Amino acid sequence: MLSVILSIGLGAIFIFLKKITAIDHDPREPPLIPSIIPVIGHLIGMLRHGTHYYTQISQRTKLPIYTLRLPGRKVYIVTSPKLATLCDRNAKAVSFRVYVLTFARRILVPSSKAMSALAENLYDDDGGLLPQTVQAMHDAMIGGENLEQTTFALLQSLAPKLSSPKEIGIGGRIKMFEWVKDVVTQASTDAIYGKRDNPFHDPAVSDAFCTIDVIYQGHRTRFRTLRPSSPSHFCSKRLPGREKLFYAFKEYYLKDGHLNASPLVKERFKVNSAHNISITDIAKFELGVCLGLMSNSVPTSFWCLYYLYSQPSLLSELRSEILPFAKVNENKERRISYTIDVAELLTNLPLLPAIVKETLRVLSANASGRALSQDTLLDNRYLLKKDNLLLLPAAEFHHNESVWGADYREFKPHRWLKDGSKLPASSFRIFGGGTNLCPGRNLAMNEIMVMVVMMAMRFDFTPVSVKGEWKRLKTQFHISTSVLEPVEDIKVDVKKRSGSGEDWTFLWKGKKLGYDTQAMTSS
Ligand code: HEM
Repeated sequence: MLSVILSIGLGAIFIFLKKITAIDHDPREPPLIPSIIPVIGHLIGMLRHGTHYYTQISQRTKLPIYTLRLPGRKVYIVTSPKLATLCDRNAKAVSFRVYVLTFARRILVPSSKAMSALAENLYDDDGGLLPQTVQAMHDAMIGGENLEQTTFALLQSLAPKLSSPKEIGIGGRIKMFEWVKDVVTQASTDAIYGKRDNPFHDPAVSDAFCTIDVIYQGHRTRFRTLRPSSPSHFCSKRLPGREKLFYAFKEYYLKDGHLNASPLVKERFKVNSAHNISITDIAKFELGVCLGLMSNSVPTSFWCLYYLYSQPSLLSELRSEILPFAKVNENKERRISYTIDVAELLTNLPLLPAIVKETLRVLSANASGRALSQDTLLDNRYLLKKDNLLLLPAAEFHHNESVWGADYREFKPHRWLKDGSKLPASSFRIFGGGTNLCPGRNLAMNEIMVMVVMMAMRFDFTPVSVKGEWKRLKTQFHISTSVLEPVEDIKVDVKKRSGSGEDWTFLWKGKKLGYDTQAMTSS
């Protein structure tokens, strides 16, 4: 009897909750997708499946835009490239900057003074802290002398780490993902923060950074309010990784580490100082840069190497396309060595960016976030209500059969080399879209492409397995990255190539990178 009453009671609550969730949904808003468990059903789905959750719904419904209800707000999910472009064009109403404020408040936890400064004059390029910071980042990273300087610093730091199997790992045996993570973290942070005072030289700081992703997990799902200056209950000082990182960056600024850093850090410091932001807050803002800097370059570099070495025909095609760019030298003992300017390859060898872009396309997992700062009618049709969120999951655009073809799931870099294949707008959004494009995209592309060249020309990778075969790796969604990560690491033996891969010297626009590899290998 009791169980009958209980089930009737639960059923009534269930129906009641379902009704309330549908009540405030305007018919002009994008269609509301029901969930089996009212109120929290979609939240559970998003936490369990990450951006794959949207793919499941999109494949089932085929809708260009739809609504998911989360506790306290709605999220509009855009799947059509046309609507994504319209969102980009409507940057004030469908706002990345308001979304960034929420991120800053929850994840960077600055003082209320710094938070108010961030929220002021959001779209006034001459006045506000946030627009000025964004402008400074673009000026420091997108091209010209500044990008040049940072790329060179990065490659200088990267090159010695890739110079011999001994440098690569004890006896040349490595856990591939762990190794890539370490190399990319050290090289990227040396380039951005300067070799002398880079806080990431302390392994405890690198470890602290890894623990921070847990905080990030909550950020994407717990948007309760978009008011930037209200205190956040979500972030507390009980998160030791973040506190450790903040402390390390405060020390860094107190000892003027930024004076030896990249233009990015120097320019951000100038803007923050002009707005009277304290060193404590500047140190906290640095977490945003670290997340951008490392969370995507690491998995992308890993997958590029994985795809290349597990596909011998692609590896040998790349090697034979690179070779004509190398200058061949022969010494008195008839030992052959090669010198190559990698900068030339980046612009003259389309297969190289194609490999990186295809990796990013196939494994994309980001959902660019926007906050609705006002009611907006998208495409004269869909009402998007103020204070809700909007997500643009990249996989929806990158796995669109009508753009990429029936084989869209497969890794096929040559698809990027087809003549006259101009992509429709918003078909490739791995670096975001519109005015919010990632400022680090050129640095990241340079880093990954050069790493691929340096490894491919000098080393062979053999997986440590019974038959030496590459196993298919399962992937997992990670909330802070735009690229899927492998579920498990893979052990490989790294050996110098025999024959044509003897000695290599790499240059960047005429300047030698890292150690003299010939001297190293003959010692
Ligand atoms: C493969 C590498 C990378 C990928 C896939 C990537 C992707 C993205 C995406 C999707 C966004 C959001 C744009 C939007 O929502 O429209 C973004 C923003 C950002 N990225 Fe990257 N990124 C990468 C590398 C980097 C690097 C190396 C840096 C170096 C500092 C960086 C710094 C940033 C920053 C600071 C923002 C926020 C920009 C703003 O507030 O306007 N990213 N990135």
